[in-house]
Amino acid sequence: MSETRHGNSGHDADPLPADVGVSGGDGAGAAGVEPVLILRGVRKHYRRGSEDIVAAADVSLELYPGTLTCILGPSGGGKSTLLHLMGGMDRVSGGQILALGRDITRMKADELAAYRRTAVGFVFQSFHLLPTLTARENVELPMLLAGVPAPLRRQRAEALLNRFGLGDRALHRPGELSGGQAQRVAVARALALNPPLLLADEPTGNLDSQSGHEIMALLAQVAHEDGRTVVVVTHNEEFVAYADRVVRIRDGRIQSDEWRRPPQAAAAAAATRSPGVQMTDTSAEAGPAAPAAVGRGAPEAAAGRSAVGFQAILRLAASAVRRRLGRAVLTGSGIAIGVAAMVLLIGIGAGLKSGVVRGLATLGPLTSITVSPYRQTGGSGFGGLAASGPQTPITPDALRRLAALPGAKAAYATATFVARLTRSGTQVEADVVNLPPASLWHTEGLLPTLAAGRWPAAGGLVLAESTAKALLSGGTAGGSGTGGAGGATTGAGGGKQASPQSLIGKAVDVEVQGMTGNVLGGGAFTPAASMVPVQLRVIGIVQGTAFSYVSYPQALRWMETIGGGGGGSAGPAGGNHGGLPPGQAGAGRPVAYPGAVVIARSIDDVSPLAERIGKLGYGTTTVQDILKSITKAFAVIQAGLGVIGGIALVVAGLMIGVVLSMSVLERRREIGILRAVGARRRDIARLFLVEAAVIGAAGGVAGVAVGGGAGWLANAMTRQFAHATQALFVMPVWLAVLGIGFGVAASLVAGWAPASRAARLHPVEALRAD
Ligand SMILES: Nc1ncnc2c1ncn2[C@@H]1O[C@H](COP(=O)(O)OP(=O)(O)OP(=O)(O)O)[C@@H](O)[C@H]1O
Repeated sequence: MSETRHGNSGHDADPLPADVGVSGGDGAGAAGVEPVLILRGVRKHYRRGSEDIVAAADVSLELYPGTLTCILGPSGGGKSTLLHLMGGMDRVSGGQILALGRDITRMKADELAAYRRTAVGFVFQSFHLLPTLTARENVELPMLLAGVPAPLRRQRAEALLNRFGLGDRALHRPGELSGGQAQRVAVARALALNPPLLLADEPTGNLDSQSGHEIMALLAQVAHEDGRTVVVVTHNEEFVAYADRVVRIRDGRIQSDEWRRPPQAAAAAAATRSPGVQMTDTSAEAGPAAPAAVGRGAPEAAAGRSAVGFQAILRLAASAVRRRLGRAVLTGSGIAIGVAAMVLLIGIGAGLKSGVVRGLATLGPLTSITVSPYRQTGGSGFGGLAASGPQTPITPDALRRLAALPGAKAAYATATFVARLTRSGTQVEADVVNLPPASLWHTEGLLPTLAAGRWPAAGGLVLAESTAKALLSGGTAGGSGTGGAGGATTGAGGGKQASPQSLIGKAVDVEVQGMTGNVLGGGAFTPAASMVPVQLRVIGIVQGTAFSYVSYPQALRWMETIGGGGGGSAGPAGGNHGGLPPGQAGAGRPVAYPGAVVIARSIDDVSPLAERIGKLGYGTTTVQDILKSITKAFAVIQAGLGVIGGIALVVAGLMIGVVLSMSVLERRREIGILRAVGARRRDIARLFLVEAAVIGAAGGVAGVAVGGGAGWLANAMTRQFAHATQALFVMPVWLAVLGIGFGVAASLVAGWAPASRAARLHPVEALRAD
């Protein structure tokens, strides 16, 4: 008897214990065959408004292996309901269902999913194949969900298709198959995991008569040859001929139960086969091999903790994305736009910050205090930039007093000159600032770092790299030699762009047009009328700043020429450009410098010293102050920009949510199919979340690329048109990672609600969806 039992040791695929141990209730037990399925007093009620619909009323039935049982009855009689209850697709309202000895009415949702996956095969009236998968992929689906390795999946799917005469249709999609063929694929899928139970709900309902007969013959074969328990719901009396047993149902009750073939014969049929294991397919190995492999995953499944492989979910999600590529691209674009905006804005924030911080480094060491003739009128940090408030002139005397203040090490005048540089007929506007006096050059951090050339060279010119490039790039136009005042300049101006270094040692004419205080000191622009150009030799190139440098004595000469009048109007006539000794400007008027720098003895001296200088009526700015306020300002700017990008991302996320919600509605049937072949709720949720994550990741990558591209473009444009030396936009690795991470996170958050809605769908309802 044991060898006739379903689920004995020979049946590796069956995870459920087979010790049913129930004696026959309707006489069939006398045949010595134990029932695979026992229904005891099963009831099912539905509520429709206030109405109580009884779809199954006290149904008791035992179903045997090797038997094809037809359930017949009028529409609405409760046939499908009974089938769904047997297959664990729906819950009973009362009574008990024992399947292979286990009470499925008491199973938890996951156990029930495992039961459906491993013990039951479903065949539906409208085939319910996934239209975008090929026939073979459809057959592989339950195996994919059960974690059967790919080669075995394929081998078994092909064996089943061959068995049902569909070997040459394996790569066709359902739309390319006839109804009969599609239903045979559905039967093959139902048998993929070699289940002992095959439940078919009106499998011939959508078929013509001939195809209907073919399917019924096939189902009978599956019952008799494989020894499976096959239950077919139909209302077509024509097909009763294939049944071993006919159960008639009306109003949820069994009306009659008739054996058309003696149960013994069915039992004998079952006994001659090792149930569910032997496939009468052409491949002798395929049958036994596949169940064994399936069996490996099955014990886990029985325990209800079997996970649908993540790989399977990933594959399903990827195929879903591929199928609706247009929509996925659209949704991903939303994410991409949000991420791009965020990356661009944060990148610009970071670029500005690093540019300013780097620029600050060129302002001098932390011990330097920038002094302005204008007293600060409020605000902090950049207060010195405002050229307002009462003015205290920085005269040579005042400079000496500043240098003599307690805590001060030295003081020197500073100015920013707006100059026109000319070389080989090419003219370039440049901002030129002065170096400290040579006696202070050893003070750390005071001299800019040279990219090329070397210190020192009195009377020399250190060019900003961008200015050098501009001088060189104009060379093509300069060939005609308009105005080439410096006769010594020849060579490097040719058609091709030479490197900035090639300018070292070359002479450049510098014509000062006016001056202001230094960058931080601020101050009004004082124009200089008709200054005679000075020829200076280039001694070095600096990077990372837009300023070029001249020596202190040279700057002093210019300051005294322009500033001799005491600021305000244009300086004295151009004759004074040359070598007046410091402090003795033209017409005997005292010189006023536009700005100064006081170097403190130590960092600790900076604050008290700045205070003392302030008391003298000057404005002061320290690098320390600026660093602090800039860091604070940029934190705010960056956060603000990030928030704007974040809002874009939230909008994109909402878009994803809407699209996924629509997708859930659209794919209810697919969800139902997956549930029918054993996917758990959380597998469905995961499927949608993975799909969202895939779209989010792709959108994130695209967004990082687009944002990075836009940033690169912004850099190129500011370099081209604004001669910027600093990158406006930077994208550190963390920003790229953050962008992709946000893309994934936004879609996961947005996908959460639709995914859980999909997971909550009732399998039967889902399958009923159009
Ligand atoms: N989800 C549901 N909510 C409310 N009533 C339902 C639900 N499902 C089924 N019913 C009702 O239960 C009864 C039995 O339905 P069932 O589908 O099992 O009958 P059937 O015999 O399979 O009919 P048909 O041959 O038309 O498919 C019917 O009255 C039906 O309207």
